[in-house]
Amino acid sequence: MAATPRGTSPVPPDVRPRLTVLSGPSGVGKSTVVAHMRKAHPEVWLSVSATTRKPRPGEQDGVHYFFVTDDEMDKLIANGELLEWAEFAGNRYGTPRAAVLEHLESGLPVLLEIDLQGARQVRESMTEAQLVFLAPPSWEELVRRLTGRGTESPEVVERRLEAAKIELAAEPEFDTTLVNTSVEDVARELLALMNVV
Ligand SMILES: Nc1nc2c(ncn2[C@@H]2O[C@H](COP(=O)(O)OP(=O)(O)O)[C@@H](O)[C@H]2O)c(=O)[nH]1
Ligand SMILES: Nc1ncnc2c1ncn2[C@@H]1O[C@H](COP(=O)(O)OP(=O)(O)O)[C@@H](O)[C@H]1O
Repeated sequence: MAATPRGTSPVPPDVRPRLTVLSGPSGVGKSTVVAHMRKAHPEVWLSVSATTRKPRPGEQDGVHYFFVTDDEMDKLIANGELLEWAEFAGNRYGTPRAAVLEHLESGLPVLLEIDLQGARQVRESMTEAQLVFLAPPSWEELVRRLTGRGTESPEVVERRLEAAKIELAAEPEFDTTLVNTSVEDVARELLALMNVV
């Protein structure tokens, strides 16, 4: 099955917003799709979030995330430096505000890969943003991908699957849904939604 846009954006194609939010349950393939898309289109700017989560093997500070302590996250929040932030499965994550605004100002397409709570906050504060939901082909496939990635303990996988149920139920809140059957198809669809191709 190809990536299937299931919603209709309320914004006409010629004035599509340049700020795009990509959300979806842990393990659905967000990072994979975004990496694939940016290989062909490095001009798409991906916000690097701050997180209190510990780095996975291979994750680099300042590239995949800014890995911060709880105290540092407290300060970022208190100083209003985050466009949005949320607690997800026991860790906090937030989008540094200044870099997003600078890149939007420079005219580049900007992408945020954030959770449902963050997407809701962006919808309130940046009304021009388009919200895209990445859905799994099935629940069984989501479980397979999340466990197959092998980066989380069984307890953490369980916690993320609990969050996934809530996230999947919120799909109708999004402007568009893409089903991640094929990484190539979804990457192409996302680029088109962002007016990049
Ligand atoms: N609200 C919010 N969520 C974020 C941010 N950065 C990442 N996330 C989300 O936090 C969740 C967990 O991310 P992560 O620990 O990297 O796990 P993964 O998405 O399964 O690879 C995912 O839904 C991410 O999209 C952020 O800055 N703000
Ligand atoms: N379309 C797809 N078909 C099969 N496996 C996929 C697909 N997209 C991603 N995956 C795999 O699923 C796992 C989770 O993907 P990842 O990008 O880490 O998800 P997320 O960033 O949403 O948590 C990875 O092992 C990845 O290789």
